[in-house]
Amino acid sequence: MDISDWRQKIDELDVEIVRLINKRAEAARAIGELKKTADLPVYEPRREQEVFDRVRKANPGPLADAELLHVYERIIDVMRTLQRRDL
Ligand SMILES: O=C(O)C(=O)C[C@]1(C(=O)O)C=C[C@@H](O)C=C1
Repeated sequence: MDISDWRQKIDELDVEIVRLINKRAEAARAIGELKKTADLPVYEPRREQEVFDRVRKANPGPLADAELLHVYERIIDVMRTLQRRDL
């Protein structure tokens, strides 16, 4: 494969990633609404640690665990912002 083939692959993967990240956001928003009803805090550090542990276990590489966790920290940060925005 040449560069343009790999770029096309990336373009296709990005469409999938965008779809999945938005599905994750829908779930986070639903949780946010339930938390609001139950008067629970948006930030749940123990749950976030579980997510990070599960992500680390699922990591097939080539990303290092620390690199993947960096991405996930950003994702969860955005999810928290979404939950607070919708409150
Ligand atoms: O599981 C929750 O309680 C969520 O709100 C979802 C989520 C996540 O995006 O994974 C977001 C914020 C919390 O701090 C923990 C986890």
